[in-house]
Amino acid sequence: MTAVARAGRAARRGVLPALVRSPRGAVTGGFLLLLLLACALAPVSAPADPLHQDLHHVLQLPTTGHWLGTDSLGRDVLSRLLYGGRSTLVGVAEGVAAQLLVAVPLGVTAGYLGGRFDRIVMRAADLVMSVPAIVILLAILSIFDRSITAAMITFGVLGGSGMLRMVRGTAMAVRRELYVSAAELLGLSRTQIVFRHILPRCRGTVIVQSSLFAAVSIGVQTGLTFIGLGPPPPAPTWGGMINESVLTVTEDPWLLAPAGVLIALTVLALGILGDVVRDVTAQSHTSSGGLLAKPVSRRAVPPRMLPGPDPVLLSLRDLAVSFRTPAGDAEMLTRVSFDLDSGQTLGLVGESGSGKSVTARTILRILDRNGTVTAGTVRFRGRDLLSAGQRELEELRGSRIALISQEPMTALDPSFRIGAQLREIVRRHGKLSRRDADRRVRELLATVELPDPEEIARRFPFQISGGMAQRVAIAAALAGSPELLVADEPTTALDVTVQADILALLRRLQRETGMAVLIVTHDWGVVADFCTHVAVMYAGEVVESAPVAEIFDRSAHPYTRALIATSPENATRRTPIRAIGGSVPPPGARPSGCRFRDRCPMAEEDCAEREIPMIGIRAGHRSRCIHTKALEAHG
Ligand SMILES: Nc1ncnc2c1ncn2[C@@H]1O[C@H](COP(=O)(O)OP(=O)(O)OP(=O)(O)O)[C@@H](O)[C@H]1O
Repeated sequence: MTAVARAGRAARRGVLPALVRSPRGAVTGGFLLLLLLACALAPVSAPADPLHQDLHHVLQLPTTGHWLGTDSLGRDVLSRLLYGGRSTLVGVAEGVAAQLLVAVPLGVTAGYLGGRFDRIVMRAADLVMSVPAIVILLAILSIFDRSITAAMITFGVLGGSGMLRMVRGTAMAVRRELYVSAAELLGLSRTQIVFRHILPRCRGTVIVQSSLFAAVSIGVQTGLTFIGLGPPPPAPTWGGMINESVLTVTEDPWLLAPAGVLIALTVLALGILGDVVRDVTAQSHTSSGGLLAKPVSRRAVPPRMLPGPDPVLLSLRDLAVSFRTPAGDAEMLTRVSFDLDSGQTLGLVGESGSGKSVTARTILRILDRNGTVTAGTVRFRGRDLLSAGQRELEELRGSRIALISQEPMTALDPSFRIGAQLREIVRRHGKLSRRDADRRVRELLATVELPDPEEIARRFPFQISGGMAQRVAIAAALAGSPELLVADEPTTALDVTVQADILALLRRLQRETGMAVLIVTHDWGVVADFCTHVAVMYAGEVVESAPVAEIFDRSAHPYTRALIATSPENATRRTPIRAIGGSVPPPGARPSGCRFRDRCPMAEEDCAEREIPMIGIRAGHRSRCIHTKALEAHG
């Protein structure tokens, strides 16, 4: 069984059934449940009044009348343990609740949002951690008249920084998963993403930490009542009982056993339970591949037109992007400009590292956190996407711009059935009843030519192939009838026969819906089959842009010619595929002037003298080369 399958199954089964199936989980969970019930129902379960004294029968060993013996005032030890457990367990619950209320919201928000909020929260957590908890607890007990409730709530808050860090770490890790980016692109709001994707992944961490904290707080509470801070005698407490038994240990060593063993067993059970939960949840998430990409889309209505004078759907002008790296700022994109109209398909091509994906991610505003747009504009129907607020972005992404990525499986959450995932997206885009949403999901699955939509909707992502998963991702993208579909190497991870089918599907859908497509690809076959226009990128710049026929017949840049000549589709039998000598220079190593000149067979001295602008060749055809005449003469 694959990791994703295991993850899906574990997630489907849930933590509780998995716990029960584990022998350690069943024993410790059963013991804690029994203890909880016995203490909660002490008025019924206790054999005697815990305060009733019988001075004729003091310090007795276990008898049939007193199963655990009696103390120095002849009180029934079992009854005192059960009543004492109530205040202990209530105190533990109060501490855990306080910790959860503080640590989970702050940890999730800090991990998910990052930035300044994260820094402030983490500094505050450091500060709280450096405070000696016992001093604060003693002060609280004296201020609040020995209130164990006040003490345990304070202890929960002070001890919350450990859980906060772990929850933050989990939220940060989940935040980087592709399916979270995909969910954002599908238009899910931050709140929906937190509840849908992040909190479920923190569940294991939270249970483990709560269980360990409960174990520690039993120790702390017992310690406080042992030294007489807490409910005053004769009220039964576990710490108080230990204290009393210590006073009579020489006369009756047995008296130490019931409370001591019960406390030890309870702490041990909580610790083991935490371990088991960790194992179970680790199994369901470590290799899950994450929730993947739900495609974004919007409600099933025709695309809306944004108001604005600009008839161009997508327009990039002089876009520049830098990344902060340990070696300093690196300008990855420079002066990237191109336009895309409705109904057009633009192929973004270039070698690895030329900046295609960074361009696509900048348009979608999902740049890595160390990336900054330093210049330029990205306009969608005239509206500047780079200055759009979070709300506007959610709206746009959800309703007008959709993404499909290279790894469809990573965009699907392995824990939920495909139908449920699509239904959520469909309902995000229109107020549909559950039944109508399910019908729309089946329509979408049929639209992407999946053979048995009913059956596919019932499956989990690990039960379908990569090609099917990409069709599901496309269905999700279509749910909102987007005006622009960004496809980042949508067929690279699929095998060759499936690639052709997916391309044919995209072509058909593009024709039928009129949406524009921006497709990132290495593959000239994809460009030839699918694109109306091409932008060729090299070392962070667009070096040539043209209608597709022009590129193949009359390319006006040596880099484009070399790329086409070295593409496997142009290889003939028994002729080795040529490669362009050298590689794309990284930002710090780009030559002056033309960035391709070190690898260009036609380079002249003047190529190094100045930055090369885009030069118009023919209508819609531009090239960043100053020797295009020589190139054309060359043939
Ligand atoms: N977060 C980042 N920090 C630093 N450098 C980055 C970051 N993201 C991307 N880069 C760099 O930007 C360059 C362009 O990356 P990009 O992914 O856009 O290339 P690409 O043309 O899409 O290549 P590929 O086809 O291999 O995906 C690469 O050299 C990459 O190392």
